Amino acid sequence: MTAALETRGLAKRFGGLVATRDVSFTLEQGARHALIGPNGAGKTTFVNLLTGVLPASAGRVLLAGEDVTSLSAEARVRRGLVRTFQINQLFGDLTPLETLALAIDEQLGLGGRWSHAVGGDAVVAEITAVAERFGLADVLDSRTDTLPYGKQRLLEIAVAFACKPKVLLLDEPAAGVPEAERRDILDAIAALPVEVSVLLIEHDMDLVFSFARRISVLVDGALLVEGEPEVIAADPRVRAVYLGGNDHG
Ligand SMILES: Nc1ncnc2c1ncn2[C@@H]1O[C@H](COP(=O)(O)OP(=O)(O)OP(=O)(O)O)[C@@H](O)[C@H]1O
Repeated sequence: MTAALETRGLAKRFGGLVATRDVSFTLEQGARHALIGPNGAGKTTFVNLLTGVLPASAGRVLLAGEDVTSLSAEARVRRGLVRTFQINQLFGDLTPLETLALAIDEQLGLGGRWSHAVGGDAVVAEITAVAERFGLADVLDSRTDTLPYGKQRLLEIAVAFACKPKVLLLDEPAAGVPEAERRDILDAIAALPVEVSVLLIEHDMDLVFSFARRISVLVDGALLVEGEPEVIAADPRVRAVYLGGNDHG
């Protein structure tokens, strides 16, 4: 089966610094895959190369077998490669209803006419379904900046989901979320439909190990090892990296 997303020999240099080193990576269809690595390993850069935020210095990105390396970030979203953001980038003064309406209108090609379309049956039905999926139904009319942080993070995932992703990149979805609200994030991620292939970039190992069926470890811009969670947990090289005893160069 064609991979949902693939990179071949992907590289990124910032002047003399190599942030991504010859990364050949495969995200299978329906994947629940996590990308981990210590601070500065190059995770953010890799995601920016996948999404087209940064141009690659070398290598290729394939989405469902099609080369998207030269496509803009927007064109990749239209083809179903969607990410959530690490930093809260929602409009605080809009409600989740308005925010989701914007995303859905954009998806339906109604961009710019959202205030009319909020009343449209199809859009309302879609908003309701997405809001229920992500536990936002009871806060749809509250200003986003008044919501608990966990709900704001859920809204970020909901917005990405409303863009109808084939591949969803979750960039630290639980970062900054208080312990009491983390379960909701975990449950929402666990309940994503199987047709959506998911790559999770995350520091929180509890979340990684509860979610992922496959884990890739990025160190110094390169893939160090990849495998099933138990294999990764037991790998001495991974332990060395995380315990700071990095003796492999
Ligand atoms: N725009 C840039 N210009 C120059 N160097 C950069 C740029 N972006 C990232 N880097 C460097 O590339 C390396 C990888 O950074 P990156 O942010 O991708 O790592 P990361 O694994 O996401 O780290 P963290 O987990 O701390 O966010 C770092 O050495 C960083 O300083």
